[in-house]
Amino acid sequence: MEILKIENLCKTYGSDENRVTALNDISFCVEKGEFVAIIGQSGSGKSTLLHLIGGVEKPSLGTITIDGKEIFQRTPEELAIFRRRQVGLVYQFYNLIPILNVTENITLPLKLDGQKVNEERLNELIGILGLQDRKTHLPKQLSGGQQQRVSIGRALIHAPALVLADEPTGNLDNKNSHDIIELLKYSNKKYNQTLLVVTHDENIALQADRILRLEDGNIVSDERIRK
Ligand SMILES: Nc1ncnc2c1ncn2[C@@H]1O[C@H](COP(=O)(O)OP(=O)(O)OP(=O)(O)O)[C@@H](O)[C@H]1O
Repeated sequence: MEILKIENLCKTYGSDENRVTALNDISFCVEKGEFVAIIGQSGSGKSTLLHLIGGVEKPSLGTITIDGKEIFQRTPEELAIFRRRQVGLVYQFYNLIPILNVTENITLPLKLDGQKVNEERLNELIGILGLQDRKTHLPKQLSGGQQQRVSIGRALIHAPALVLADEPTGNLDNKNSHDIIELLKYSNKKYNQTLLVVTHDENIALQADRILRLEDGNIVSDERIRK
């Protein structure tokens, strides 16, 4: 089943001599449960693509349809709810709230959404993240890998259909990078989540089902990985 359909997507920034075409007429589809790696040189448009799919920025032209609905056809309120419930965003810098502990950071999206915390799901998630004995620690009391696991927990607490990760291991050593990717892959399989990961790391890209390569805002290859 197709979950994401991108048609003729264009994004330009600035005007006149400062005009930059970040994405230049991109089209592709993603099936539910697919793990897609997005690779390409610096400035090729990878983060822009993720921001547009996550509804963080608006395209200049083109459409993004998720689960049969064009995301920018939604009202601003609907779009905010869609972003909170259907999309999990993971960044290179963990963006945790420094004064909230591990459990509070992970459950923040539920609180912002006025929803009750399902303790069973929370404990299961904290267990998967390997943070059982860090629940009341503050971000500054955690290692980089642990902080990234908290940010993944925050992205997954709503059980989103789509997980978008922008260089999620960009700040981590090999062992932690490996653990983070294993975690994202586990969640991708267990919850049949669709996972899009922007990465510079070829080893990570090769673990995906499919690799999209961007160059100067164009898709120059779209390869399925044979396993
Ligand atoms: N807010 C912005 N204003 C102006 N130009 C921008 C903005 N964001 C991105 N760009 C430009 O759009 C192009 C694509 O940027 P983008 O961040 O998507 O690339 P990227 O492939 O993710 O790069 P990197 O691997 O370095 O993170 C770049 O040329 C960049 O300078």
